[in-house]
Amino acid sequence: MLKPGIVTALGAMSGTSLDGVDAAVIQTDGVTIAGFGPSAYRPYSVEEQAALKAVLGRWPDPELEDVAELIETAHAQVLAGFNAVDLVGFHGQTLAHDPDSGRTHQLGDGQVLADVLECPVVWDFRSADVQMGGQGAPLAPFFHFALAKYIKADAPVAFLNLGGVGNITYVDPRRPKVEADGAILAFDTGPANAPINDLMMDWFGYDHDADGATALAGTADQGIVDQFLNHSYFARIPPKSLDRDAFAGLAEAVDGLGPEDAAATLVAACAQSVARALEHCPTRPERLLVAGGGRKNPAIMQALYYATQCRVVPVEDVGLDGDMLEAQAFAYLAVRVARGLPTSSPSTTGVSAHVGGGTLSQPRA
Ligand SMILES: Nc1ncnc2c1ncn2[C@@H]1O[C@H](COP(=O)(O)OP(=O)(O)OP(=O)(O)O)[C@@H](O)[C@H]1O
Ligand SMILES: CC(=O)N[C@H]1[C@@H]2OC[C@@H](O2)[C@@H](O)[C@@H]1O[C@H](C)C(=O)O
Repeated sequence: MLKPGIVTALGAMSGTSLDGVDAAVIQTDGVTIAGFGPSAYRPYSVEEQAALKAVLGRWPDPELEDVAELIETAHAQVLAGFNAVDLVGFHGQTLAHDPDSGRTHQLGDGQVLADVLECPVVWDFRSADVQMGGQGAPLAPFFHFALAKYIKADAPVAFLNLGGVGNITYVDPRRPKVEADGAILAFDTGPANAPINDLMMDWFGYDHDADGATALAGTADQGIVDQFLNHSYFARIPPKSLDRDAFAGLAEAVDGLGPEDAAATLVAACAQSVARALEHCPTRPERLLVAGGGRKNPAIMQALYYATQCRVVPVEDVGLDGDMLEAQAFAYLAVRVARGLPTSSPSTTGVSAHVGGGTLSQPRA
């Protein structure tokens, strides 16, 4: 049993960009944020990234045992460095995501981690939502609402996460509770770093475009971007979510360009898909608060400003840690699951009612 009141939760996220495992501590009662604690990062080696990439798109299958072990071991290594933790939230590695067929797959067994860490672990956050007809993603939005209160925002703000895929949460902090009508609207915006990382790997053997240097040396092909934005996804009314490689056509379209122009085109596609996303928000948010690795890419930040004409700032501007927001989110959501509180709603995943997903595994003696 989780003790009442504020607890110390540790969250771990291994996202779609496949760069590594982020882990971070939060103090919360599952509603308000009392504070943040330490964090750590455990990068995947190039070999580990290749092993993960090789199984993208796969559904649960006993042959994935070795990769599951790789994921569990990497998480155990980073999570074992924390102490005095009441609860762990373990996202796992998304390999495949197809909410339209009621399926999403996060590889990694939370029971294994509960046993190794000797701590209760909440995991499998997305299945219940997709089984009830929701998108199963994004799930960070309930946390974003709590964050907007924590930073004392008094006008609508948007949290934009730029990981492998982009997702946005529009928050109206004037609403008293996350469950209130109009409190949040969230959805995936489009591809973010994943296609850029893949391009860099194919051309140069690097796993990302450090500081956007390649993209900044190129010119975007607006014709390709326009064609990409013609995809029905961008006109679709949210909530909506994406698989990592949902826009394979974009990577093919930039195939004939040199690496600089290709990278610049992928950056423009990312930024302009965010601009399209803002058209779905109830009002124009006062600020775009950017988290995730994309905020460290100046080519993306510049393109975002041009495409949206919004104030585009990293979440560090409001005192948050943009590298750790998702890990903190899954710590926060773990507490909500343990307390029986919902983690998604019609305005975040499109599920018909509020849903509290997640499995709680206790350590076995
Ligand atoms: N200095 C940098 N310059 C350019 N890109 C960067 C830089 N730092 C990080 N990135 C990009 O950010 C990515 C990591 O972002 P992040 O950690 O938010 O991803 P993630 O957790 O896998 O995401 P998600 O789960 O949201 O898809 C890297 O793979 C890289 O593409
Ligand atoms: C299925 C899945 O793992 N989706 C991720 C992915 O990465 C970003 C975007 O697509 C978002 O929808 C989600 O992650 C974040 C953490 C979320 O659920 O809020």
